[in-house]
Amino acid sequence: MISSISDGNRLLDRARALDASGEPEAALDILRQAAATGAAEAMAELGLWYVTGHGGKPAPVEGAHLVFQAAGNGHILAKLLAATLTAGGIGTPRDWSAAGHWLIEAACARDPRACLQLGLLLPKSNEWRPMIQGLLAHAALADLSAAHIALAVQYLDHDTADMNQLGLGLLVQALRLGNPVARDLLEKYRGQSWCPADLHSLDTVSDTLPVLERLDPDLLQWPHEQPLPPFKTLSDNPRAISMPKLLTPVLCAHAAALGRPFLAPATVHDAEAGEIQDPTRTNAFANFYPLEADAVLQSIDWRLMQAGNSVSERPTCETGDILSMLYYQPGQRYRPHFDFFDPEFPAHRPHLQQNGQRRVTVLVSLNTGYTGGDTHFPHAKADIDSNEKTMQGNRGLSWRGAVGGSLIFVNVDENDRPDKASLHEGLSPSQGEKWILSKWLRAGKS
Ligand SMILES: O=C(O)CCC(=O)C(=O)O
Ligand SMILES: [Fe+2]
Repeated sequence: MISSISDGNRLLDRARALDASGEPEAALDILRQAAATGAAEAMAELGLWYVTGHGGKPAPVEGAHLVFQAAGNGHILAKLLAATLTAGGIGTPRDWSAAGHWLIEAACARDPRACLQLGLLLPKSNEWRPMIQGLLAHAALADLSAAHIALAVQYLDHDTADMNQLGLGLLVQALRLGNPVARDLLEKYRGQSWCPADLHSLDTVSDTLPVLERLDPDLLQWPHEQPLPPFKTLSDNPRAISMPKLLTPVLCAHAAALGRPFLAPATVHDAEAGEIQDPTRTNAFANFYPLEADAVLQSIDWRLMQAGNSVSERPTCETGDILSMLYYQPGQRYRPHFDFFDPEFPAHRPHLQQNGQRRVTVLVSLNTGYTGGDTHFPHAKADIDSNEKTMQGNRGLSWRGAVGGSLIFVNVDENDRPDKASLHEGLSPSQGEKWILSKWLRAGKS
């Protein structure tokens, strides 16, 4: 009879090996036996498989339950996942306090990803500054480039030359780690000298552990709780608006760093074949599934939902497609397409019935270090001039945002019927890399 945790861990190894050899269903059976022994690692993994539907049908509620159990048993990855699930309302009601609680627990166990998230979420006041720096320094030591950038922004806020140099040094490190936002921030300080940042000399999280243990999760300031910035209408037909500064550069850096390891060739939805690669879309993308996302990213996602809903005259969308990051190298593009599904097209109807119409699209620029690469609407009748678009009269609308700037457009008319004027494309950059977030908001099930 199988009972001990070590038996559970052995079974977990077997399940992983089976999964790696391309037998996820068989692996799921073994993983269930592993979790039944009470081994926290196996419970966390089974929970994740249930949430994502790996090896079987998705069962998010059962999955979340297992993750919470493993988290309660002290498993650190499970604590992080519990934070993501509660923040995302995945398999459990959305609960930001609970998400904060799990992050604090994981940070007390010195998990760098939890430290980074808390460092991004604590109030930016003098009172919290030493703790924020300790948390971020700890995360930066684990090469989490958003931590370098968040720390750099703090140092660059100071007036002293040595702090400035240290800040620039951190940006250089973030650039080496491949974070595109570092290039944008460094651009502002071009020609200034910098010195390498010795992360070990900064305060670390250990000094702040006693305070961290007593931290009230409700103190945390989530991105979606901040007021939405004002927006400008770019076109009425299709309805398109720009909302500058929807995300801070630090949040953009965080999203880019999270998505980067998961970039893969982009796919399009085919009515018969499902998600397929297609010449329509030659760029790369990363979907933020629960393990690829974190609680801060869930809050960013929720902020994008709120921004998208704020411009639509239709009832509020409560769901959306999974948040994704798009990445273009020179020559790569997303050819003219519609984001809506066409109900005239019989093959689209079951999908529409099940998931609802893609009513609104929200795009957020994560960087600006590229030329060309605009989002272009060839049929838009743009009538307002702005710095973010080129006026082309009836010949269309082109948009590119500053770091954290967003473009929001509506894909349907007032009766939720496809709006053909929403045809758009992601042009290819001629130089540099383009990084953006893309979120499709869904009307309720039709
Ligand atoms: O990358 C772009 O500019 C366009 C992206 C897009 O069309 C989409 O995500 O639906
Ligand atoms: Fe699109």
